[in-house]
Amino acid sequence: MRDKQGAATTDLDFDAAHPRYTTHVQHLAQKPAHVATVTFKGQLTQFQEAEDAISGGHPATEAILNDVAQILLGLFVPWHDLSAILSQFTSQENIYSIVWTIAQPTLAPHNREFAANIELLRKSKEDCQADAKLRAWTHLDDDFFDRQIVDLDQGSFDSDSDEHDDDFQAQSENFTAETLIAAYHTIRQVWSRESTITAHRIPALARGTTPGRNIQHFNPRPITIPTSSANDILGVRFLPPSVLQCWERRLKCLASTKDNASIAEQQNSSFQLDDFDQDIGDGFLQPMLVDSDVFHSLQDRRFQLGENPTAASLVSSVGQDIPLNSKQRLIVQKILAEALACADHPYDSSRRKQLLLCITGEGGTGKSQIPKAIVAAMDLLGRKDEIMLMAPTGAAADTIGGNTYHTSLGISINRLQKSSMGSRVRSLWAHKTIMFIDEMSMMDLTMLSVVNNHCRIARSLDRSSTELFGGLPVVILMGDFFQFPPVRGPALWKEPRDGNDEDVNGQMIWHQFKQVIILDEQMRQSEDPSFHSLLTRARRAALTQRDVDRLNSKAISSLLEPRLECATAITKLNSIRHLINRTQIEHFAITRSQPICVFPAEHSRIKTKNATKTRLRAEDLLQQPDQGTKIPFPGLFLYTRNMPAVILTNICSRIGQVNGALGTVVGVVLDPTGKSSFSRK
Ligand SMILES: Nc1ncnc2c1ncn2[C@@H]1O[C@H](COP(=O)(O)OP(=O)(O)OP(=O)(O)O)[C@@H](O)[C@H]1O
Repeated sequence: MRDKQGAATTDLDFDAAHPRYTTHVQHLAQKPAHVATVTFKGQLTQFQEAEDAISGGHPATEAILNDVAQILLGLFVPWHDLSAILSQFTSQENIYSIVWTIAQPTLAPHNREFAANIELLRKSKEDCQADAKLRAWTHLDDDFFDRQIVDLDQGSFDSDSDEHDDDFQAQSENFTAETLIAAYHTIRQVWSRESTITAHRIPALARGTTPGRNIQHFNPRPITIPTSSANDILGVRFLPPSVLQCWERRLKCLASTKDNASIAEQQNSSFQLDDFDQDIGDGFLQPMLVDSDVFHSLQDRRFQLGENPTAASLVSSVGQDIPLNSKQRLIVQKILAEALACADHPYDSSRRKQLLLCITGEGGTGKSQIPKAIVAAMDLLGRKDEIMLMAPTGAAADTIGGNTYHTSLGISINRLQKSSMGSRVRSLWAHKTIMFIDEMSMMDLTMLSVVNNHCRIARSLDRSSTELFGGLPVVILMGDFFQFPPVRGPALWKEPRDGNDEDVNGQMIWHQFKQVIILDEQMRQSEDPSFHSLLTRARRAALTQRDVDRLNSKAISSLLEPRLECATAITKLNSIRHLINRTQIEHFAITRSQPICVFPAEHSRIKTKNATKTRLRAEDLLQQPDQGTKIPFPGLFLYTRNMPAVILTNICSRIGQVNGALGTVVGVVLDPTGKSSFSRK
């Protein structure tokens, strides 16, 4: 501060309401010599004397902490932000400590530094030095980021890496509402940092994000579920244990198949958990919603078809509901003819020739229509259970109403071959006639061989048998090799890896698929021929400059464009996926003026090898976004009502709750019997 008369141009005026506005100005320190030490007169708290009377330190009694917190709130938090929060805790004795715990993490890092320095005023020089060292150590990361953000190794910002799995140590899990909120604010800053780094790579993502906001009365706070009137709006509620038990029973019922008794045996002894086979207790997917209209129409159709329908009459019948073009009709008819032919002797391979068929064609030519029509036709014959629908991923399986082949055949992620199979899987496979494998482009040579072996075991053929797929009468591979390739291993059309016998076997099996039908009538883009021709050129790697310009004209400049609200995005990294998810959920909530609930969520289907590392500090917990189902510890679940969501693990195949299934979150039901680590006051 200096006299106004001697003010330099770099000096700043006080606020007009300041008592010294007319006489003084604020003088900014330009060099180290200008920096003066602030001295403090008097006592920081009214308990100072009591504190000094205790030898050897600074007791952190609740009263002292509360007193210091009051000062810090006065110094660092604007009153209009504070009053609403204080009013919520008026009944608490240590009200200022509580509110400071909430407010402190929301401050900018330099203000938190200042606040820590204020607290130092009640300490001895030695204590201050020790504290300073400690803080320098703990704040290293923040400083590093603030000053050197551009130097960050962006490659290291890849939450897809598993490397930090081992860093987590067991810590106390008894955190309070305040520590959770404090941790949330800290994490919010980490998120901002991630956003900044990601924005370096993808500028459009920068425009979608909002910086962390200062604390306000409506900012994060715990909800007392049983009493909160806001719950109707939030869609968060407790239900009586009896209701939940009823749901659980019904879900378990759906998840089990005909052979309930063997499920326990399967779970105890058989397959290893992996990304794909977590619902190994499930059977295969069957439509559940059969209302009486549908039932009657099925009966009518069966009646119209008579006792011995032909493949052609079946096609005509299903064609009334499932549109089929001429090529699709031919394929469906061919498959049905095969199924009808083996109706009397389905499992006697000496009396028929196995149909190994490959159906391909660019995206949108109606490949998925084929299994739909076959399922409907077999339903008319009362033989729907004879179809097996499989795909490499949960999402792909869900679109055809099937299961992953890992689930259907009990294949573990490391593809260990099994010499025997549980009775449930065997009984499931014993009466199958038709097997579809969709998205064959994602299947590698070894997987084809593994599927073949598992089918053989499931259908109880001995190892010396030369029958493919356990002698299943009809096996159909569907897909488009221009689409996704296998995650690992060579695609079916590629050469086997050197010295890999499974690949070689897979190739041998692939070469047996000699009947190939290519669908070529575009059904998806039938009303947009110019986009279709662009896609055709892209497929041939023959895009023109006009095509490129057209595609570039579609590039988004912000994630928040209305048309992107429920769009599905494909990202290369989990870190970007999390950023988009956070941005969109925030935007979704803001545009509907509804709050976001943050739940520390525990994964009930954890796959960690080391169970002792499943507990975390609150901050670690909140910092961890999910990493698919691989996450070996609790994660963070952000929820706002009616948000779009994707299931990341197989929960119950029968009702389509599989990895990759899309849906809307309409509410959250809390388990009243669940263990809570959240202390309610
Ligand atoms: N014969 C048809 N008549 C009318 N619409 C059809 C017909 N066949 C398919 N469709 C429609 O065309 C769209 C694309 O069909 P489908 O998803 O079966 O193609 P696909 O070849 O499986 O595509 P992808 O390879 O991308 O999975 C769907 O909306 C489907 O309902």
